[in-house]
Amino acid sequence: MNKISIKDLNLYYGNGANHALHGINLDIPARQVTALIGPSGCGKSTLLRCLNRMNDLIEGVKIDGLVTLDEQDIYQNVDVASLRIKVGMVFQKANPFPMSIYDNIAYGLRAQGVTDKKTLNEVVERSLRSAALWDEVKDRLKSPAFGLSGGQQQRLCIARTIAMEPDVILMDEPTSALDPIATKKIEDLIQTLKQKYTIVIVTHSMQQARRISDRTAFFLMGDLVEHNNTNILFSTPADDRTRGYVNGDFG
Ligand SMILES: Nc1ncnc2c1ncn2[C@@H]1O[C@H](COP(=O)(O)OP(=O)(O)OP(=O)(O)O)[C@@H](O)[C@H]1O
Repeated sequence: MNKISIKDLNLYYGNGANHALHGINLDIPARQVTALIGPSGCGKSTLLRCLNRMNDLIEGVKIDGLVTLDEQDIYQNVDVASLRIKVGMVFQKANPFPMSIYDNIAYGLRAQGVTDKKTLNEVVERSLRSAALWDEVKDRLKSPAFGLSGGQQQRLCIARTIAMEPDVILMDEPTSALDPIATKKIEDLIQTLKQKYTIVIVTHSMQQARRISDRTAFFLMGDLVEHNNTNILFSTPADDRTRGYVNGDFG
């Protein structure tokens, strides 16, 4: 089943000056990991941001085409705040709030008016467990989140997203600032999370796409060149441009 469907999507920056996405068509299946790859500036992050309407925040952006979540058009009659809860996002650089580990996770629920201590405690523990961070932080929940390592901070941000019970988690190069050990932990976590969530990840690393994604989409200068099962896309790409990229001829 497709969780997200993208049809004939065009995006222009600068009131039409830069046509950044050219008629993109892509289906994103539920509870799988879809990787978006391609050289710098090809439009991967732009497409990712279309999926929870983060591009709305950029002045001069124009979008046409259709993006559906559970077959509902996310650009029509949708409450954007609710959409961004359903479609959570994790960024390249971990961005914990300047507060305790506990308060980072409880923040979103409290903003929705949840004050019951028991409920908050349960959600904090469940979210930290789901993000494979509980054992490392359970004795210092009241300590500042900035005291965590970079990898722990990124898992905290994933836990914070999970606490809001999203359906989809968008990740924009979530490990590019991390060392190989912290990267491995996040990659393992992504494999666990996909049992429950639909994950779309932008990555510069073809090795990472191969390791963790079920499907891969290759972009070049605003075009979606090819998308397929990850093994097929890397082993027998249909398009010469994909073959050149995955062989390392350019990038
Ligand atoms: N906020 C913005 N305002 C104007 N143009 C933008 C903005 N963000 C991206 N662009 C342009 O859109 C095009 C695609 O950029 P995008 O960041 O989506 O590519 P990318 O594949 O994610 O690149 P990278 O891997 O370097 O992050 C580029 O031409 C870029 O300059």
